[in-house]
Amino acid sequence: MSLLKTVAASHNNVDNNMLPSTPGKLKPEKYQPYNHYMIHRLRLSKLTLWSSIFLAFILFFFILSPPSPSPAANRRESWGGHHWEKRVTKSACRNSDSGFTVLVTGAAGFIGCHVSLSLKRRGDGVLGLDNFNRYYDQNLKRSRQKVLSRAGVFVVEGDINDAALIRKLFDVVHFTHVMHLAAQAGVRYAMQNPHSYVHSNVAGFVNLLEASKDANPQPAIVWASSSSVYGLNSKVPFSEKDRTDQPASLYAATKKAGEAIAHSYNHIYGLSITGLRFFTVYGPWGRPDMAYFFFTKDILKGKQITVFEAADGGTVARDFTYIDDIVKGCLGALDTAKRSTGSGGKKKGPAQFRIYNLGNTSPVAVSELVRILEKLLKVKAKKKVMVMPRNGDVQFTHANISRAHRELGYMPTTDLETGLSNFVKWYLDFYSPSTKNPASSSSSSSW
Ligand SMILES: O=C(O)[C@H]1O[C@H](OP(=O)(O)OP(=O)(O)OC[C@H]2O[C@@H](n3ccc(=O)[nH]c3=O)[C@H](O)[C@@H]2O)[C@H](O)[C@@H](O)[C@@H]1O
Repeated sequence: MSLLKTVAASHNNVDNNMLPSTPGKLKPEKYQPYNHYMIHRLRLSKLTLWSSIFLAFILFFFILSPPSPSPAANRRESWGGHHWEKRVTKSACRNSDSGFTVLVTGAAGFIGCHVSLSLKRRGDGVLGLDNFNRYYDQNLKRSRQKVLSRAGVFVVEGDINDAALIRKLFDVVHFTHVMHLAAQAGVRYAMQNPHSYVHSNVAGFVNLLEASKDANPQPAIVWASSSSVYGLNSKVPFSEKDRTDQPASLYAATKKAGEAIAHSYNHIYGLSITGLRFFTVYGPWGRPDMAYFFFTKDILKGKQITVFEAADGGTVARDFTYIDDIVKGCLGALDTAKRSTGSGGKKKGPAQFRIYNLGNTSPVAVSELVRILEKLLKVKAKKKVMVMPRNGDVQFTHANISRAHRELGYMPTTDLETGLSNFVKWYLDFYSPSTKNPASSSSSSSW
């Protein structure tokens, strides 16, 4: 800036010293030679002035702006290198020859962190991957990461869309399984940020499948679909045989697209793929964008909550499913997954392709969810009941889990009141640790 000031000051000096204060009063015939000289000098000084300003600007921005590293250099900062590879291999190391080596995407997410911990605890090698995006509170994701780190699970910071990173991970580790839980979740947010759903749930999934089909050996894949694929299907309980071609939200549409994409990779490349349709999963370390979570927060703050009802006054209900039950379903899917049949991008025979509902089989009205929370929190909610807006939500979900029970041994055992009680204990512990909370002894609330 001082350079600019000097230039401007010298410009003022030139103006003041060389030109009469009233140039219009000059007589051209009398002062002609002097006038030529003056005009020439004036032009020169103007040219110098503008060049100096230009130079000053360039210098100014050069000094202020940090050097912009190449994408490769950027990448090197967050992943790669000897130390990083050592952490990756150590985390992915299994305790026994019969154990799995699992890449868990979305490991710092709600379901991802629970599944990663369970796998690690039973002796499998687990490597996490998460992009730590800002969809909800990053502190919560970082806290989950700390818990995982204490258990020996390293979470690589990166995006499933980063093809170079995914290939690097597959180079460094021979994964037996991929537990793909990274996604853009949430039904209603799809109206605000539609592209994030296509980016994560479609493009990101394809990127992961591309690397998986090229791997040698190919891993078996288990991934998170959603109950929302049933969309406007009105036949209850929802069975895997029911139609899923009427999604009610873009979120649901991207999950349905994921199922179709998965089928094509299974068909062409021999990848073993299992899709799990989760039904409104809740519990400790859950997602702040979900109703049970922000209802709890708002009830405690004395803030009004909005409870949806159907246009005809009918109940809006969900088959709320507790996280520990879901984890058992995920492990059951991994344990029963057959190997992929292809390698290095070539199919060698038909491979397993499965889809399962993982629900609780007992839908509960949202108004009942609020009643349970009021009881557990000992605070009366300020409720506003309103007709469900057209926001992608469906009125009712209810899982038929007979296939998952038969083939995965899946059997949920946690009712909503018990599960919410564990959630509330965790919530109070996590957000106000000074509050005395003698009952925080459940497995997942006391990590
Ligand atoms: O089952 C699933 O696959 C989906 O479950 C949840 O979606 P959702 O069931 O809509 O869960 P919430 O967003 O927590 O909503 C639960 C219920 O509360 C209702 N609700 C939500 C928000 C609100 O302000 N008021 C309200 O009554 C919703 O209509 C819904 O019936 C997850 O958010 C999705 O990511 C997941 O894929």
